Amino acid sequence: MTSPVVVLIGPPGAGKSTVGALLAERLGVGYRDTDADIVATAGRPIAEIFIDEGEPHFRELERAAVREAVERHPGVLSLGGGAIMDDGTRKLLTGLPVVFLDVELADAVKRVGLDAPRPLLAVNPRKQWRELMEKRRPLYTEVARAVIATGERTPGQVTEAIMDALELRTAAGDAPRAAHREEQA
Ligand SMILES: Nc1ncnc2c1ncn2[C@@H]1O[C@H](COP(=O)(O)OP(=O)(O)O)[C@@H](O)[C@H]1O
Ligand SMILES: O=C(O)C1=C[C@@H](OP(=O)(O)O)[C@@H](O)[C@H](O)C1
Ligand SMILES: [Mg+2]
Repeated sequence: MTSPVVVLIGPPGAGKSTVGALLAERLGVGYRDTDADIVATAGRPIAEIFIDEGEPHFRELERAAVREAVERHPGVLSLGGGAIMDDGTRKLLTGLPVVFLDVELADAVKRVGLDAPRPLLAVNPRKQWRELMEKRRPLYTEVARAVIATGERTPGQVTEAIMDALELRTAAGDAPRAAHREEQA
């Protein structure tokens, strides 16, 4: 059993998927995103799973995807924004290097407005986003080892901030401890 070198959490539009991929590249480790895992396993897009089988079914698939990745993936792992609502998932994250990517409503809405539709934000996205963030913020904060504000940062700058916060650099700067940890796994 091996666990991720970084787990990214936060609301939709925080940049978890974008930054996760960049960070993995920067650290020279693998990247996984539980949303992508769910889509691959189910063989259909997330919006379709929500519409046809409902959110509870999606959450079951998500719980299984997070468990599998947390137990087996040694690289960078990005979760879907709602994954931390599950008690079991929060327990699984205990002790892991979890980073909460924070973002304000205005930036998040600008970002997700430009991206593929997210079923929870399909109608009245500003209101939906604000309400889900109110419920989730305490849980994101509870499980996070570091909180990074993403509003004024590019994805590259967020990546740097995560590496600084988790001290994922050696003195050489570009030979990350992450790669060393993966070798040991
Ligand atoms: N720091 C950032 N600044 C500007 N745009 C960003 C930033 N991070 C992500 N984005 C953009 O926001 C959108 C949503 O990003 P994504 O990584 O899918 O977020 P999440 O996985 O947290 O929902 C994408 O179009 C992405 O390019
Ligand atoms: O916040 C949520 O409940 C969700 C966020 C999405 O992922 P991102 O946070 O990567 O957008 C995706 O898992 C699904 O649409 C539900
Ligand atoms: Mg994502």
